[in-house]
Amino acid sequence: MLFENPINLNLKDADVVYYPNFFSRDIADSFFASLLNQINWKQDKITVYGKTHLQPRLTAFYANNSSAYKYSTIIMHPNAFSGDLLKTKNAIETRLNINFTSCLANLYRDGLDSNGWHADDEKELGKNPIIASVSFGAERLFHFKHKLDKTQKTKLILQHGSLLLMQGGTQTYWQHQIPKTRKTIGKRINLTFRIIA
Ligand SMILES: O=C(O)CCC(=O)C(=O)O
Ligand SMILES: [Fe+2]
Repeated sequence: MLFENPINLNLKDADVVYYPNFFSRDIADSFFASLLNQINWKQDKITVYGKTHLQPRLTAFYANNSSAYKYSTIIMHPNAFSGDLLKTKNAIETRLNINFTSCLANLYRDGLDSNGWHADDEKELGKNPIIASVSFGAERLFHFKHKLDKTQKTKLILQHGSLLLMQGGTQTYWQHQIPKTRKTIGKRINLTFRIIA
């Protein structure tokens, strides 16, 4: 593991820290390859304004308890942590000294897969959720915008092996998204570790 120079994004009303090289290149390469196969990827349907669509990415939910995760119209029931997902969880927990119960995993198959503007502010995450978001594979842009102060927005590239730690008021005051890109790019895995009672 590397854990080099964390960067505080210094966002108003939020607490966001980016660790560009949280995992070494070798470990990131190896976890990326294994997690593509080890994770129970599915494409869920989502209903927006009464219309049902397939989500523009694959997802899976893992937890060390039986609590389901509900967001939008989707209810996800947990798989058990194992393999390199468990190794990733252990590495983060040791470094951050925070224990997570759950992980929502995302697989962006190419540049047309995406994750629209949202905040992870579901009730079951509690007040001021702590979310540790790991990226493996293709680099993608991550956008932030303040919910109230329209002058406040920023973007960063989430690198292979990086960790983005969001806490404090981040989910209360900001939204984030992974926009689509027309560039020809490969797959990206994102693992968002969360605490769900
Ligand atoms: O893919 C990412 O980096 C973000 C994923 C995300 O925002 C989420 O799962 O809530
Ligand atoms: Fe999110």
